[in-house]
Amino acid sequence: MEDYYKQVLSAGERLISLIALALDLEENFFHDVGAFNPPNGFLRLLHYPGELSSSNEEIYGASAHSDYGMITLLATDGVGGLQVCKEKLKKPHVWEDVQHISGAFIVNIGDMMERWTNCLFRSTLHRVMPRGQERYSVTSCSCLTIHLLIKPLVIKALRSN
Ligand SMILES: O=C(O)CCC(=O)C(=O)O
Ligand SMILES: [Fe+2]
Repeated sequence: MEDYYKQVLSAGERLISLIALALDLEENFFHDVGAFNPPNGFLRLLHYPGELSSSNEEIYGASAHSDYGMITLLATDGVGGLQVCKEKLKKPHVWEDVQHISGAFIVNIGDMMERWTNCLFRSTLHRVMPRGQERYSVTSCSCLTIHLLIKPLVIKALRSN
């Protein structure tokens, strides 16, 4: 488990480097501002019992939320139930099922990244609906910068935003 955690943190750091490049920043930008210093994150091991009935819309496996770090990497056992809302500011929310891709992580943008990019990258609103089937998932957050003040970056990619 510790080995998995180290590897998933490192995959997350590499993804964050790609996000930096997409923002026209230096590959190591987030590293250099101290986002990984000290390395910080978590691994959440989740089990959803199978007994709940999907007929009751009020009962959620996980109610609607966005994650609070920079990004989260999510691995599931392939049992459905995870849904995303692509336009979280529009009401009513429209929910779409996330299809499982074997061997792939689901990557969610977190609130910290939304703030840093001044909403250019929006944090993903998601929830888990019960499917009447037992389900396991592992959530890992790559970066929970607790020592930095997170405010919108003044960078070229954000000028028209
Ligand atoms: O179990 C899932 O698919 C989602 C878990 C989740 O959203 C979380 O741990 O923040
Ligand atoms: Fe989440």
